[in-house]
Amino acid sequence: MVGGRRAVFLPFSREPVLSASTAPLKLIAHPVARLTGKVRAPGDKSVSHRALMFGALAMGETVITGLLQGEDVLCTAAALRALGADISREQDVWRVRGFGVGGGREPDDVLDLGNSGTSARLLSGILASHPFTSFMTGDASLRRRPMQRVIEPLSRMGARFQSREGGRMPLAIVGTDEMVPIEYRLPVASAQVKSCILLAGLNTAGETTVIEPQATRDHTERMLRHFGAEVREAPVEGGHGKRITVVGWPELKARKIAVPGDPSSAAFAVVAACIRPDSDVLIENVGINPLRAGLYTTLVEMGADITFENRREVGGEPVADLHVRGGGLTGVEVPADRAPTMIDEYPILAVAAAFAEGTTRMLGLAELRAKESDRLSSVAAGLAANGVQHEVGAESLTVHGTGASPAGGGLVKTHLDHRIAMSFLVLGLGTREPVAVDDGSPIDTSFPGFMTQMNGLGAKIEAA
Ligand SMILES: O=C(O)C1=C[C@@H](OP(=O)(O)O)[C@@H](O)[C@H](O)C1
Ligand SMILES: C=C(OP(=O)(O)O)C(=O)O
Repeated sequence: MVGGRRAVFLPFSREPVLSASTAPLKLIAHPVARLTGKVRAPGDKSVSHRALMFGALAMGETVITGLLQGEDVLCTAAALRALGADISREQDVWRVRGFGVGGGREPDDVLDLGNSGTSARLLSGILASHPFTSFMTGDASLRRRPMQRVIEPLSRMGARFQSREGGRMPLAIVGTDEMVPIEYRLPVASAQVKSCILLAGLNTAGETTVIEPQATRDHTERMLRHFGAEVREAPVEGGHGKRITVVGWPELKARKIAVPGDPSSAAFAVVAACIRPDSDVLIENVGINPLRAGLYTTLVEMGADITFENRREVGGEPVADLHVRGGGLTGVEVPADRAPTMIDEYPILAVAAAFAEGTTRMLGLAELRAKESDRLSSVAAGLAANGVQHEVGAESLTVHGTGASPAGGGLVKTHLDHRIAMSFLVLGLGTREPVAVDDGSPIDTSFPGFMTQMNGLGAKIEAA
């Protein structure tokens, strides 16, 4: 934990979940000459949520190592316990005794999913396909995020919902175990919506199909197969997308899962090393699933010195150790069709672009407005506060780098958004003046230990 937040026990939980209601934690990053050393990427957040969920939907004991112990994942664990899963932890080993597909029980209280969109969207697919009513809420950020994108397909399958205006949480889900299978074309590229429908399809007779016009992260499909479900995939004609079909009522069998390191979290140390000349950093165990690795492709195009060492597989996902040496970056154009493969990495890419020589143009960014904050606005405000020239459009961001260190000296508003906090702290490692963020406490949602890890590499980030 970064500090400053109070551990509370939710009524249905045996895990402490950190309260989002305590005082903000102001942090400041000071410029440093270089970063050096070796670190290990924390467990992948997307894979961690899914490992717990599939463990809960399987019969027998699933054993998970490398699980991310971030607040978001702890919210998923607490919700699954409320549904009847037996989840325990001994040091790095988590054990899940599942209730089986369709075997969850009615939660006796509201499920509080904190800051976590992935928990809310994926769990709604599980809850909607059970014959009881459940209630979900979250923090001020999550209560602003769009849920209509899951309400719509799940309603077509037979569930009913009550929400606040515009499909916002809190949400009441009136589920059914008589869901009808659908074929659904995603209106936005979203792995969360895809996964929600596939999870609902598990407790649905027949075949449920999702068509995604642009391929998004495929951790759900990989894990469905790993647990023994039948999943078919075919390319969508003429596009970059896929047609994914899951066959309902499989008997999922408990498995062992090793969670690979998170490329979205590793991104902060990677970019920090790239923007400080003479840096030499090794980040071990980074997931490089091609549907997650768009940032790394982009950084290499910008001239970053990154080598992918010791390529291997961990938990059915490709992994490598990333060796990064600092050096000059050049501006590039990042095409819109790359966005799904690096959707969470635009804030940190904007930081890299601020140190590059020339202009970096990022396209196809509409979905950034639906994250923990409106990330296009948050990034633009942070760049403005630190003297970085840029232009923001409805779906695009252009950053003008000069190759020299930006001024810095700004105070950045994080709006309960962990990635905004971490990205601008990285900016402050290379600016002329320190950079502060008004609230670093959301960092614990995805990367507890961020500050310790970065400072271990030579960064200077502290409470302000
Ligand atoms: O499926 C997932 O685990 C995620 C999918 C993405 O969201 P969308 O599906 O809304 O793009 C991503 O931004 C989020 O951090 C995790
Ligand atoms: C968008 C994110 O997560 P979620 O949607 O799970 O809140 C993220 O981690 O950047």
